[in-house]
Amino acid sequence: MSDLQNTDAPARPGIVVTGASGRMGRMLVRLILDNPEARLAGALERPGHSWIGRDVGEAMGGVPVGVTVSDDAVAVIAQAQAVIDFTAPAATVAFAELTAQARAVHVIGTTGLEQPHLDYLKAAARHAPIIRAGNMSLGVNLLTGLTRKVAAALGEDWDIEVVEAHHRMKVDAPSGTALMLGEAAAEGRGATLADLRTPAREGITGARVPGTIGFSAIRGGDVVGEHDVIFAGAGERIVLRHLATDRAIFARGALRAAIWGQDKGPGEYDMQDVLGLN
Ligand SMILES: NC(=O)C1=CN([C@@H]2O[C@H](COP(=O)(O)OP(=O)(O)OC[C@H]3O[C@@H](n4cnc5c(N)ncnc54)[C@H](OP(=O)(O)O)[C@@H]3O)[C@@H](O)[C@H]2O)C=CC1
Ligand SMILES: O=C(O)C1=N[C@H](C(=O)O)C[C@H](O)C1
Repeated sequence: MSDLQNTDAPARPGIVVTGASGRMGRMLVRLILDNPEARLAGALERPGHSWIGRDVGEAMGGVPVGVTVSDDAVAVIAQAQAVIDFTAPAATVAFAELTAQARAVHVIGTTGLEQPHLDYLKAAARHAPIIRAGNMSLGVNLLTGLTRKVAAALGEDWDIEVVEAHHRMKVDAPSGTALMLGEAAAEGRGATLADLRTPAREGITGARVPGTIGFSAIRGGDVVGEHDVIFAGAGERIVLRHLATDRAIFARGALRAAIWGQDKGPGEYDMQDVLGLN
């Protein structure tokens, strides 16, 4: 990890990492410190966290980097050009108000967002760019396009199921990625996921309703993230698969988004925009 990267070069966007002690937060802090195009402008944790007041490099077990972990989101975000946020829905909505006020790019990786959260983000995006994706990796964003195409090419006699596996600490299901892939499949069929989504199955469910999209979630161990989109027809199956083996793929995507967003106006964007896949 580079030492004291944050003392100069104002031309580089100053990026704040929320949930800095989390699995993604740590990964992002390291990546930003090692990237010459960005500057770590702050590291946030919630009040009472044991890292508050400590240098973030030292808290992570390395050398000091000149950035103190803070619980003062208002003051820290006011100084930021971008905020990268992989936390939890309630926190993300609160950070969105602050990024809107600061006119800073808000990169959101947080999953498990429900409609009231999404409505709030839509309102915040009237003031500053919000870039949000259930998965920031290049591979999954390519797979999203493939899923849309395959779903469009196959008729309703091909059943679509999304199966995902994650580590035992994950709190939301289906994963944000599974929902992204399901949405793409629905789009391929000229519909929305809200129209086609099958409720979770348990008990006497009855036969599968043609044209619907189902989801299954596995939780265990340290699985980083695995997703299959299964197209099951009569006598054959197509499986589109993405296997994540390193969280760095998500962090790299998020940092790329934060830099990409610097010259963008207010509005809602996703990784398809960042990667030029739209
Ligand atoms: N879009 C993508 O590409 C990816 C998305 N994710 C998503 O990112 C999110 C975080 O994942 P992960 O890093 O594994 O989770 P962790 O639990 O490891 O980290 C979450 C961090 O956010 C902090 N946090 C949670 N709630 C609040 C709050 N109200 N105020 C301030 N800080 C808060 C936590 O602090 P504390 O420990 O004190 O609760 C923790 O430091 C999840 O929603 C996950 O699904 C993950 C990987 C990739
Ligand atoms: O919580 C995780 O770990 C992950 N969350 C995202 C999701 O919900 O899809 C992305 C990735 O799969 C890891």
